[in-house]
Amino acid sequence: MSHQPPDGEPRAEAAGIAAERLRHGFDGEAVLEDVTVTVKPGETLAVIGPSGTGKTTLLRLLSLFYRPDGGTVRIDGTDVWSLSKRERLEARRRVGMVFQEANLFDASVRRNASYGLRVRRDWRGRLSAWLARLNGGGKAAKVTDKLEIVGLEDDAGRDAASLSGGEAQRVAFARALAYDPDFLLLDEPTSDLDPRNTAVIEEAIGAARSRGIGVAIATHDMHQAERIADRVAVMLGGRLIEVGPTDQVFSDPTDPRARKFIEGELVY
Ligand SMILES: Nc1ncnc2c1ncn2[C@@H]1O[C@H](COP(=O)(O)OP(=O)(O)OP(=O)(O)O)[C@@H](O)[C@H]1O
Repeated sequence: MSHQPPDGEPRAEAAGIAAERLRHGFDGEAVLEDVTVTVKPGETLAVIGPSGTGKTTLLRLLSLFYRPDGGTVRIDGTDVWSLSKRERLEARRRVGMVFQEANLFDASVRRNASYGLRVRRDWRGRLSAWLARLNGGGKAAKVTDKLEIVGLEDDAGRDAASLSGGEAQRVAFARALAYDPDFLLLDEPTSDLDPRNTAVIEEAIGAARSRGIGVAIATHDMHQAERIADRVAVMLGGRLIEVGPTDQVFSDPTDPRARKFIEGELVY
């Protein structure tokens, strides 16, 4: 498969999940315009910007939730919308998502955390799970490992309905990690959480990063972006007006509108 962009167009770097000149809108209204950014393996990219500016839409496009009106989503260089449906589903399995709401169902913590492992499995997955079980690994070990990352390994048997909002969000994070994604897309994952649960999620993001997972997080919390991100992308009016190393974007942004946003001045 060759999915090179035509000459003269910007080329997202090969390894990673990439938005390339993405354009998208709803009901005839443009929301994203010409968005190009790559999340590389093992890096955390924070997407910041005013409310309604298109951060969620960008994450949804990267998670293959919508087909973009224009531009390309690439995973490790492959244009995912040029793939067959089956291949695209395989690509989709490489991407985990966590939303603002945990959306657990009424079952144990373990069952919720292993949800993706159950529904995502084709025959190859079932075969490798069976082989992993023979080797003493498999689903249970995978899920326990992920519950450990969010500090809930002793709560596996609890009913999800008995969890606090913060604990539920930690289960949602473990669920996204359970099938060992290469990329994690996090949409305001801590905006409803107290500082302690926020710290647990931020540590879990660090653990994911050190396992080589590329993380993109949309956040309203600029301090959080400063704490956890390697790079920051500032979105305004559906465009990325500045993308750079966290220190540089926060201390010396190039774009005057990014500076105003970071300094807390209203830009609209
Ligand atoms: N499914 C949809 N149908 C119609 N309009 C939508 C849809 N999703 C998003 N929009 C619109 O697109 C614009 C960008 O929304 P989006 O949720 O991407 O912004 P955001 O930066 O994530 O905002 P917030 O920080 O408030 O979550 C908004 O005007 C929103 O109303």
